[in-house]
Amino acid sequence: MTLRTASLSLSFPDLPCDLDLLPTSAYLVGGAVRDALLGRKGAYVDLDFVVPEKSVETAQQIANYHRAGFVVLDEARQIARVVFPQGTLDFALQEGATLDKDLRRRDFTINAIAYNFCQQQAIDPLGGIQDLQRGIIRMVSPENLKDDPLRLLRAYRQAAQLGFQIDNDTREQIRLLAPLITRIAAERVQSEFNYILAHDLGNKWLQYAWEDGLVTPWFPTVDREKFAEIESVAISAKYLVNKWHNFGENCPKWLYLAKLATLVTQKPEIAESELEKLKYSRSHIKAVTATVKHLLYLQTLTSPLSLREQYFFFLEAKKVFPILATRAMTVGVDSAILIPLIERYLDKNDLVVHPQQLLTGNDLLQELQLQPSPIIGYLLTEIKIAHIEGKVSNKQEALEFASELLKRN
Ligand SMILES: Nc1ccn([C@@H]2O[C@H](COP(=O)(O)OP(=O)(O)OP(=O)(O)O)[C@@H](O)[C@H]2O)c(=O)n1
Repeated sequence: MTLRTASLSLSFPDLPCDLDLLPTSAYLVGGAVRDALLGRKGAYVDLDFVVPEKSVETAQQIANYHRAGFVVLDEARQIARVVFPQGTLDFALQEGATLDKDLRRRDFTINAIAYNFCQQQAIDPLGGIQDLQRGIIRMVSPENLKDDPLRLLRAYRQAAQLGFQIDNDTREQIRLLAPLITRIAAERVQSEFNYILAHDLGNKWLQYAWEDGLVTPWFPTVDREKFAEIESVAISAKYLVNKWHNFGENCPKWLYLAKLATLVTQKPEIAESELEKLKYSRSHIKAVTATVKHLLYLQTLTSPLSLREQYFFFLEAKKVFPILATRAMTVGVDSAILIPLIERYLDKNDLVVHPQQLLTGNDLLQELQLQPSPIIGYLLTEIKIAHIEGKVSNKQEALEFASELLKRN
């Protein structure tokens, strides 16, 4: 067995515990080694160890010693987790007879480096360190990509996250194997798309993934123009946040949803089925489809909305407004229509967005001697709109307005 080894004292400043109880045969593997070599630090530490035997017992001992949480993640494969507030340590049985075999089963060379804390030594059988230095994502082998086709998409996600390039032969293999992506559980695919969409460099890599055949099975109407549009979504979001500083609350989340709303078919019912196929949560599906629907409405407008129309618009669109405004700005909804809506949305005292209730349904029943019926709801709505329009401003005026309305109908 030839292993290229390197004496490296990697620094792990954020370790959630001291590693005194770590068996000498334990190796840190995967993303933590890669990120330490790159000097990347995460807010949360997620360390994966492989051991030749007793993975569950090792995790249990470390958890007991530190009074940390302990959970068996996979009984059959003997994977167990130690949980600290600052991070987790996972222990897995080495796959294959040797560490070398384990590393050779992994996805990319940069993820196939192991590090031994006791010997302060890195084991790098596939030249992962060199690829890290060059910024290259290189498959371990085409067979490994076939073994778990999610790896096809992981390449683009990791390229975006690390600012790396995908090696040419690897990309060629990915193109050949792209149809296999449909065999992967939707939740796993969704998670990769989420990472890509959320990342600043994600759009470029999403486009490459699309060119290589990994996006169309999930988002069939995507074409080249979509990527220019996603780029503009990010620019619109930046503009909105710069111009109206309080617009930016929870910006990463709505920017990501605005990108997702750009990617789906621009027909609300079909968009819903696309997102369901990828097992998105109900709240994400609702936000995206509502955005698509309200955007279609804004695009049909030729003049600014009346106060009444704005009331009904915000009644439905308030929850998704930042996502919608970003999309609307991107597709060029007339600013005479859009800007007043944005300004209203940002005004916490605006009556159109936050209508007040001058009286309750019970007030109407008692004061106007009415029976419960849908008319009560109608009157309450009309009173709110009259308040917005400045026609009424207190309970007495509201009652008079309601009884006038009843007489007229
Ligand atoms: N489909 C996969 C998933 C993971 N791995 C291997 O398992 C390690 C840990 O996987 P994971 O925690 O999912 O990803 P990381 O590489 O750690 O990266 P990140 O934390 O950014 O997701 C990877 O580095 C890689 O060696 C793999 O070979 N194939």
